[in-house]
Amino acid sequence: MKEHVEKLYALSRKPSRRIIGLMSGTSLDGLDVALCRAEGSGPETHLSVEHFKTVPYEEDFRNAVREIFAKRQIDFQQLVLLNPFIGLQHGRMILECLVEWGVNTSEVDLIASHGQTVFHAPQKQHGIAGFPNATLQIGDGDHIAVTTGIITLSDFRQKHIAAGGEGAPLAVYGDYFLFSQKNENRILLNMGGIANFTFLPGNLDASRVFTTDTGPGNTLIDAFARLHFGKPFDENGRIAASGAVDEALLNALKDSSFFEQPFPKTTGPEVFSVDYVQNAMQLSGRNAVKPEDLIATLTQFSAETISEAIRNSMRSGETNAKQNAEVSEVYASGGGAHNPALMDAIGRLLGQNIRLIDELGVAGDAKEAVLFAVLANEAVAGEAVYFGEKKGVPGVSMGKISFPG
Ligand SMILES: Nc1ncnc2c1ncn2[C@@H]1O[C@H](COP(=O)(O)OP(=O)(O)OP(=O)(O)O)[C@@H](O)[C@H]1O
Ligand SMILES: CC(=O)N[C@H]1[C@@H]2OC[C@@H](O2)[C@@H](O)[C@@H]1O[C@H](C)C(=O)O
Repeated sequence: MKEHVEKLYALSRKPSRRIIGLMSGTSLDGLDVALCRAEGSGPETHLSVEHFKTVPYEEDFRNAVREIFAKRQIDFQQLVLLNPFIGLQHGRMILECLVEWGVNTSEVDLIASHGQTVFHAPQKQHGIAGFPNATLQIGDGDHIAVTTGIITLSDFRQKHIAAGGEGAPLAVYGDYFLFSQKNENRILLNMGGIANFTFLPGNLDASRVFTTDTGPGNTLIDAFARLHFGKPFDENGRIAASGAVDEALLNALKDSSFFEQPFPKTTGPEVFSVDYVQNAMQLSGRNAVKPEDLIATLTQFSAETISEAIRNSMRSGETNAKQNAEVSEVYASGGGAHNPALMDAIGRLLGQNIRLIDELGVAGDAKEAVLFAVLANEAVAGEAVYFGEKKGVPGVSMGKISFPG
């Protein structure tokens, strides 16, 4: 119906838009819901977060997703059922948040839904000749639009792949628009299940922006905190602090082809899994490592691979950062920023104080949801931005449009 297209056209011309950004990451902790007010677009985007909440997932929901999450062999029906189910659940969670915040659905212009990643398979990882980079996020956008009555953009990663990327990291676009600062080189480090960073040059040159995943953030720490301690994660890094790093195991953990691949690159729990760690334990003959030493080692593994990716990408000229001559301030976000064992180790390895993204005006836990709101804002109101010819940051609009009726 043409009324929907006209509504979309009208909101693309509004001076500001109210957009709900949604993120449900690899940690499966819950749905991050950020109600944002966005003015302008591109490097002139001004965004404020009006409300933010992480709606925790019920254990049943989490287990249903875990049945198919990052697995090569699954019950196909479970995948098909979860696609609309997650869309419906996310739609209902949004409605609950709006009631809690006293905001009517008619006061929201757009929803930007990341969906739930269930499998990430860049070509370098699946290695199957003739098949492209691939990734799958479920939680159908039509179901969110119909449940909420709000125009919904979803499935952002496919266009990135179609335009030559690996479908991730997408944070780079919003990072550049919201957090670039003249005369300060910045590294925005996000530590969710998987860790990634964006380099933002202080000369604001979009073609020098750089982004990559670095490997595990919290995913392995979480998996073994669950297995050995019955806890969802290592709260405040206490378990890691009580253990000692096992060097032989650490070396075996670092011996993966992912770390040899050139930048930029992406990965997921498909690679960095319980099996991955158990394999490293076997290869290093460290099967009997104490649980607290294992958590300390996994924390150090994340810290070292994060800091080495930052160092090496700078050195290799990916960022044109002139062989380390230019210092960057590092701002952390994501759940890993709450883990002092991880933060301190990265600070020590990089030899600098790691700051929090919160200093730049957006709460670290809300950042990824906010960045999807920025992508939706760009899709409806942005102009083309040229990020240069290098891989990983194609200048394309992203998100598929679902109308509510
Ligand atoms: N107080 C804390 N101490 C230690 N770790 C914490 C704390 N709070 C959160 N975390 C970690 O952060 C994780 C959640 O992080 P986050 O929500 O950023 O991940 P995500 O968005 O699911 O992942 P991704 O960015 O990979 O998609 C938890 O699973 C836990 O490992
Ligand atoms: C395929 C996928 O969902 N990747 C996530 C994941 O979580 C962190 C890292 O791996 C990053 O590449 C990405 O998410 C963020 C939001 C991104 O695209 O920037």
